[in-house]
Amino acid sequence: METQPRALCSQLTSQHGLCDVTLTGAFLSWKEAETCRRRAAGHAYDPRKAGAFKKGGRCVPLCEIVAVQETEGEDPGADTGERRSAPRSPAECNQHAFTVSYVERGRKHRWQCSEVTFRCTESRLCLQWLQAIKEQLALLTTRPKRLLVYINPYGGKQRGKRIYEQKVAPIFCRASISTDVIVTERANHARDHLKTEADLQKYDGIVCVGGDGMFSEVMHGLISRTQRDTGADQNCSGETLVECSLRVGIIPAGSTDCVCYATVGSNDPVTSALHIVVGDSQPMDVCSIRADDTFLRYSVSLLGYGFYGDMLTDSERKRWMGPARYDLSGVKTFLSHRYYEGTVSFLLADSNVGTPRDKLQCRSGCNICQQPSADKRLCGKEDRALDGEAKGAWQVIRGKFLAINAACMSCACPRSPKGLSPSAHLANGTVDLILVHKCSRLDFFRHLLRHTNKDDQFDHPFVEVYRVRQFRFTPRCQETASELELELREGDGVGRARFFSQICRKHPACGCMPTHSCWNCDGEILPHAGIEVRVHCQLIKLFARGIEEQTVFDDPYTLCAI
Ligand SMILES: CCCCCCCCCCCCC/C=C/[C@@H](O)[C@H](COP(=O)(O)O)NC(C)=O
Ligand SMILES: Nc1ncnc2c1ncn2[C@@H]1O[C@H](COP(=O)(O)OP(=O)(O)O)[C@@H](O)[C@H]1O
Ligand SMILES: [Ca+2]
Repeated sequence: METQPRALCSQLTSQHGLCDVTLTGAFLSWKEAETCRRRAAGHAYDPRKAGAFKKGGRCVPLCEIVAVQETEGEDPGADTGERRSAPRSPAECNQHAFTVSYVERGRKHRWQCSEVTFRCTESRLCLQWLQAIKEQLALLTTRPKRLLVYINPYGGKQRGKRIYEQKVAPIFCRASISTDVIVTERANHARDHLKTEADLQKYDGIVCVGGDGMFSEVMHGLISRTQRDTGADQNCSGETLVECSLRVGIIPAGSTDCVCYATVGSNDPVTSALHIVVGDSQPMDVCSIRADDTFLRYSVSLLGYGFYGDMLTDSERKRWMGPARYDLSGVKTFLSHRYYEGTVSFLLADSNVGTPRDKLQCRSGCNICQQPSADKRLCGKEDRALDGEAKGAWQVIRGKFLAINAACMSCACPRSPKGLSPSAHLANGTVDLILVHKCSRLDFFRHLLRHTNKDDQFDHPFVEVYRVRQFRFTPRCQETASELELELREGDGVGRARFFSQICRKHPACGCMPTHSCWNCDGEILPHAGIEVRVHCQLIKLFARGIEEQTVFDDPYTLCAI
């Protein structure tokens, strides 16, 4: 029995002329044929032409080949866009050809699907190549074959359906991926379908076409379903949640597309489709949010109180404007300059998961996300155990805040390419907690502006940032209520009188002033102000690989040399 994949090496013709084509267990490579080069050097050597040959050479990792197929009715000029001026010669008519589709990297982390067609005169050789490449592709078992696709037709600029049909479906088809497509008919359609109806055994992954809100729906459906199917109770505080086995692919077609941008490095639908086809896998942390001991929601990107909560509330009334609603509501909220009083308590993460200001950005194959840390081990343990273990480790900050932001990932998006917390990690079991204290409008503007340039947005005296694994927020109005409860239960008559007089002095309008904001939870409004948040390390997986270091794959010859 053959254990090693077959290696092949032949001289085949591509649009750049005769090539040495090699297939090994790891790469498919082609370059100008040696004989050609010698002939070119010996006779009428044309450096431009030699350069073009060199340019035409590639070394493609097998895992980045999308598909290979026999090319029928092959026209040698077809893939270069050249028009044929002469009829085919008898030799050309006898040619056999196959086309390889592969991932090619462009600027700004974009991927595109390129093609190369190789021709030869022997049908047997052509078949041998086709079969060998197909055999190699069949060994890549992490690639999805059947996908369940949800499209939000109203997300972003309402282009979800068109984006899927024109840019994504042809790539899935090329890669022989079969799909069941559901165009949603209402909000929460995808969530409910996943939660109760979908036959998940049939699929290797789920794809959502839309924005962060749509991804959030799919994530909620999938996590709830996984817990239900495995007997875990997401409503129970301290429950160890079970990781979801199906991966989720995001085709960006929303307003912010932060989850896609921060996990792939771009918001380009073709790039996302290719990451799905090659079967990438990126684990991701998920925060669970509770209030009054009741489970509310999950969050993976931004959990923002104050500025981002108010901005979202205002923007929901302007949904008809599409993505521009955030700009208008952002300016309006900035001008209102509201601050909110309350107490933030948090449990700091271990130092081995980095700090928000360490400049160690989470990139493909991130070391910090791969090391087993205490945070990961503790994730999912009983809250009581956590509390006991960490007794005294809780830090408490009272203040007046313009914004409280919890970033479970960098939250990079086209509006802020480095994100709310540029060094936050996708899968380290922690969340970066950013506290923006009350400051002048001008200072707050400077802080916001730094999200869009290279300056450090944490380098202000009114900004604090911590890497945490759990936190709580209590708005001032609830704080006094709980204190009051305690005082009434435990205190004597004198204490009670003193407490009431305190409320009256501080809250002259009877203690129920509208002094609280709401939370922006991945773009959904959470009407609660007081919440408790816990990170569940690597609870879900995406069809992504994290943002690649740009330089590694810039030169195709580098790879050939490896
Ligand atoms: C003076 C210039 C100010 C510019 C400030 C730029 C900061 C932008 C930081 C944005 C971070 C967004 C994090 C992602 C949030 C999404 O989950 C959420 C929902 O996205 P969706 O509409 O579903 O795609 N979008 C928003 C804007 O809240
Ligand atoms: N068919 C539908 N009709 C109305 N709302 C929908 C539909 N499908 C999904 N939604 C909801 O639309 C909201 C926004 O979706 P999203 O795709 O995130 O777009 P955007 O990025 O523009 O906010 C989400 O909260 C989602 O639940
Ligand atoms: Ca994280």
